[in-house]
Amino acid sequence: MIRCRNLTSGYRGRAVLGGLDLDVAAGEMVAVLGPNGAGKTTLFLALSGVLSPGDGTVALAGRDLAELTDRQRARLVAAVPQRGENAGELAVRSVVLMGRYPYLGFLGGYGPDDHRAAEAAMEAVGLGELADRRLHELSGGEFQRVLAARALAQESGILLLDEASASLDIARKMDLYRLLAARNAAGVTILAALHDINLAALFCGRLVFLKDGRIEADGPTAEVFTQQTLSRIYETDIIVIAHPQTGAPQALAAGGGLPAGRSAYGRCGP
Ligand SMILES: Nc1ncnc2c1ncn2[C@@H]1O[C@H](COP(=O)(O)OP(=O)(O)OP(=O)(O)O)[C@@H](O)[C@H]1O
Repeated sequence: MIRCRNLTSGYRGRAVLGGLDLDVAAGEMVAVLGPNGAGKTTLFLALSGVLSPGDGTVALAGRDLAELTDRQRARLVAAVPQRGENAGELAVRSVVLMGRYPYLGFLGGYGPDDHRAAEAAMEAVGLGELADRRLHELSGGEFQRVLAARALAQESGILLLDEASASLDIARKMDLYRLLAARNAAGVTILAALHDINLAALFCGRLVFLKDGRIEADGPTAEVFTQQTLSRIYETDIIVIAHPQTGAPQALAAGGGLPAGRSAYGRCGP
């Protein structure tokens, strides 16, 4: 579904991604993890056609990204950006409807299917009651859910989510990822960049770790979500335990490091 070969991309002549090879099969739900500045957003911008590859190729559903028109590309792939453009005076519903632009007819008006898709997407992310609010009247987490709803309304076969849950509380994060898991079960291919590595381990069967623009580890969650790999990639001591309900691996930063005799919890040190 997604195929990158020797993908090099970056900004103003400076390569961030250094010759990446990546294959994501149709129906996979993959998390892209890695430290700040690793190149996750750059990869997503290259996959969604916002950044052209400096070298190498990107193919979506077997078609070279460079040869697709904007509308063809938007029918294949929808993206939730890390930093959305907050066009303050627009209403939530208008922004979510923008996800329907690849389906607009010759005269450019939204039809019943477009309104149905937008209403369903707003409902799915819990924005139904906020549909008429202006963007500048939303909280950070509400705005982030508008960006998710716009991408869902696009009804493309591939969803790219760049830190789409970073501003969401724990309940809303779980809601969003349960919704994504349901879309994935219905056939949508999902690639999600996350700093919440525990959320990634709960919902994604495969993890790709990027560091310095290269893939440092890539494999099934059970195999790569290890103390050794996480500690190496994030350059800090990480402990992995099993989730008491699901058995999924979950990470904790190693304790300790507080000034002698100080603890936020009562017991000092690791
Ligand atoms: N518009 C830009 N112009 C120049 N350099 C950029 C630009 N955007 C990002 N970079 C640089 O490219 C590198 C990769 O950034 P990128 O945003 O892809 O990382 P990331 O893994 O998404 O990071 P984070 O987890 O902090 O969001 C960083 O060194 C960053 O400073």
